[in-house]
Amino acid sequence: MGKVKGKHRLDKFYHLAKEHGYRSRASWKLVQLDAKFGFLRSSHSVLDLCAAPGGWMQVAVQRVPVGSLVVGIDLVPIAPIRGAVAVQQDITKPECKAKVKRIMSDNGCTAFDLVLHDGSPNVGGAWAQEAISQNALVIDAVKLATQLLAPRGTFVTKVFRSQDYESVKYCLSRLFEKVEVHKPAASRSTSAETYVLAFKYKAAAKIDPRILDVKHLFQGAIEPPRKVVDVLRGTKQKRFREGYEDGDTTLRKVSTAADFIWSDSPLGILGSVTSISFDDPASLPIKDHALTTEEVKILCDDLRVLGKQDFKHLLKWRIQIRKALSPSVKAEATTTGDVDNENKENEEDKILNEMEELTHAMERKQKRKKKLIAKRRAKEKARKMQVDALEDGYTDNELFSLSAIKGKNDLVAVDSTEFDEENGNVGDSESEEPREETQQESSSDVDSDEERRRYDEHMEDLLDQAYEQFMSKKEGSAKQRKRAKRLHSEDIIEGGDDDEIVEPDYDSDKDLGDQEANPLMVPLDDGEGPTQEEITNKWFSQDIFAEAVEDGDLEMSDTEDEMKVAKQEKKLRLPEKAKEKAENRNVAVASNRTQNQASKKDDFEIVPAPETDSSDDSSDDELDDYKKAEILACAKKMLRKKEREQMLDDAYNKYMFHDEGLPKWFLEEEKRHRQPIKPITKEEVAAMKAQFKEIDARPAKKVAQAKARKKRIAMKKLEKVRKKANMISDQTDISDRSKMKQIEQLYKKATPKRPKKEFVVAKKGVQVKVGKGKVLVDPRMKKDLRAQKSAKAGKGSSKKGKNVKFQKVFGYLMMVSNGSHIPFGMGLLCKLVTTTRGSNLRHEPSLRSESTTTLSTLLGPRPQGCTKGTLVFGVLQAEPNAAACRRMALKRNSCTSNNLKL
Ligand SMILES: C[S@@+](CC[C@H](N)C(=O)[O-])C[C@H]1O[C@@H](n2cnc3c(N)ncnc32)[C@H](O)[C@@H]1O
Repeated sequence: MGKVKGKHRLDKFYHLAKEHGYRSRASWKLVQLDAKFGFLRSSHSVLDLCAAPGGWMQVAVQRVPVGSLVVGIDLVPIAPIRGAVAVQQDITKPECKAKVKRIMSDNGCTAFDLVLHDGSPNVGGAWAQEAISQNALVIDAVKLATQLLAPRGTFVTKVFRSQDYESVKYCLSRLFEKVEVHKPAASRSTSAETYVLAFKYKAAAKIDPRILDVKHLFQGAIEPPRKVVDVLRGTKQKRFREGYEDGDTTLRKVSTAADFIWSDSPLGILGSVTSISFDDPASLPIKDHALTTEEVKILCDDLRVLGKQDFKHLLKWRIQIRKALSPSVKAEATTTGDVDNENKENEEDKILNEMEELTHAMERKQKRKKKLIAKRRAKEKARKMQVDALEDGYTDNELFSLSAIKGKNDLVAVDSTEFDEENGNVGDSESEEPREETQQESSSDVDSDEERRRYDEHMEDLLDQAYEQFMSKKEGSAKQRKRAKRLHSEDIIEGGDDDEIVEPDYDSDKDLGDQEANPLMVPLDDGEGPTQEEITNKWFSQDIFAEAVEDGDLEMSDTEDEMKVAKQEKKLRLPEKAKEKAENRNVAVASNRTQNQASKKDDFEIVPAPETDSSDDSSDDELDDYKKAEILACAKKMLRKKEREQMLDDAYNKYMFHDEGLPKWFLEEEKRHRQPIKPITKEEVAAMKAQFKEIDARPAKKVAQAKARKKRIAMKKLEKVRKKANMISDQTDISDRSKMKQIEQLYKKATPKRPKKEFVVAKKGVQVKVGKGKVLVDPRMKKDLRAQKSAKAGKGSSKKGKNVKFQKVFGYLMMVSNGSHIPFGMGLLCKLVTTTRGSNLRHEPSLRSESTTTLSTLLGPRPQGCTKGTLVFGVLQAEPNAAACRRMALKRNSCTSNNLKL
């Protein structure tokens, strides 16, 4: 390996490595490779082949996840590194694999995620030999890696760019999914080494042994094609990608300056050598020539660091120096008599000149391209500015002012004007001639058709906008003109012969002499404007005034009146009342007309009083209701598919087309006689209205809720009372009488107290407030009513208060059944009272027994068709003691059986 000797090998990476405590400057190579590809952070086990002195191992330990396994192997011993295992082994020997396997099993590792190889054989000597051994060592490392690497693992190796470089790459590409090549900055540019990174190990079950056989791999099995580097096209790095020529034992390849200057293929020399020297005697005149500047000499010193421009510079220098030295060459040629050689050189010169010209042409083209781009940008900017100006309401008066075009002649001139696309100016076609050249020149770099079309469209839009603005302005000014005209004529009338009135500017249009009018300037109105009367008629002919006119316009013609009334009448199918109203209105209009005609004669107008009839609102409401009912009736019908379809079919009628331009008389007739037949009957509408009424009559939800609440509370209360009553009646230590009293009190408390009616007798001159519970009574009427009642009831009956008495009696009537007595429910008692009115039943406490139960429990389900009273009677009869009970009851209460037949 051609090692760099001396002090300059101690470069920045050497110092940096020292500074960071790395054992070798090679550490930076791994750092840079990892920075680019990031393979260390995901590797949990790393095997570093040829690791001494351990710089890569240090980097690996730093960058792998905590707890990862790092194993380093080298021929020479590696000083221990914390977090890594060092092994002294030859990687080409099978013992190495066994040793590593042992370490792996000791650390619970089955395979390595990453295998690194930075080996360099310690052979020394010729570079070619070194390169071969190096790449052979790489294949050994690959072989070991295939045995220890985990599937989808990574392999990083140093490779020498020699004839076997491609073979190594091929080998790796067969074993791995992806192969990358990278030469880190830390790797000296003078070194032929580079790094190959192979990702995603395929881990094939069987590997073709030829792939890993150095002999097979390197001896012509894969012959990488050699290329001559094109220095003008290829990049500097690319020149050496393919490696060094076979048999090239040195990195440095020198050509003499004379060879380069007088060579047939200067480009070939530039592509194959590393420097041009001036040391040989043939090159001395070149070296001493004025054209050979210091810069040229530096460039010639190391060709590998040169760029395209540098090579061009060298080629130019070659041409110049050839020209400068050619007489002496010629003389030499004459002396030698080598005419062919001279011809050859001339040809070469030609080629070089052509090359130079081509380069210049390319440069010119480049410049033109740049210029064109700049022009296009400027044009775009100008367009944008124009649009912005338009949006801001600004228009170029000169460009868009139609008033500038005074007549047809001007317009023709404008039409014939060509548009200068390049500059965006409108100019005369004649004046374009001098520009022809410019246009032609620009035609080579003209915009595409598409762009031109877009630009045309854009300009058209701009013109349209400008024209619209102009028209709107013109419209405004026309109105102003009319107003001015009117004022002017008034002034004339008022001022008589005022000679100082200056004609307004608008008339100047007419004074254009023999020029025809500008066809773009279309007058907004032809001739005189409409009269005031016409304007008024037009205004009041709008629909919104139709009704108002109908109601109140006294000057309406007879036909119009009738028509409007008829229209009103037939507008909707008015209910009868609405029709009546319309008729009345008709009559009113007729009478108004008569009045008006009469008043007209007297030169005064009778204004009809506004209708104050309150029925108006109600009739409107009615109308609304009717409409609503109609709509809902329709909607109800439409719920059924068949009827809906029928309605839709029927909807296709002659009214749906909104024909225009029909004669007026025809339309009137149609309105009067051709009303669309609605798909609903009067009955249906009436039914819908009834439904509305019913809905309206329903109590408000809140009221219903309050009532239900009240009822629920009352029921609860009653239930409580009933329980208490049962408890009282179950008591044995108190008499039945006191039980009854207690129960009576309970029920009394439970029944809601109604406010007593307060009768207030009205007195003369005293205002009495009547309200809740207060009844205003006329003393006379009160007396009369009392007398009437007593007369009706018979003498003394009013005192007994029959109804009240019966209610009381029955309220505590007990029914005997099965030896138990039952308190009747209030509802049943009321029923009994009403049905036995007139009887004289009284309470009989002796009929009661000890236990009580509810009526429903005893009676069971009520027989069909029976009232409550009937059931009671049935029970009385059915029970064992019922007959006796009944007899007793009848006897004691002296009522007949008829009275109890309920
Ligand atoms: C450039 S050094 C490696 C530097 C290392 N990567 C570092 O960062 O410190 C090359 C190493 O390869 C080792 N080597 C060469 N042939 C080997 C072989 N057959 N087996 C093991 N190591 C070998 C040499 O001993 C030498 O230490």
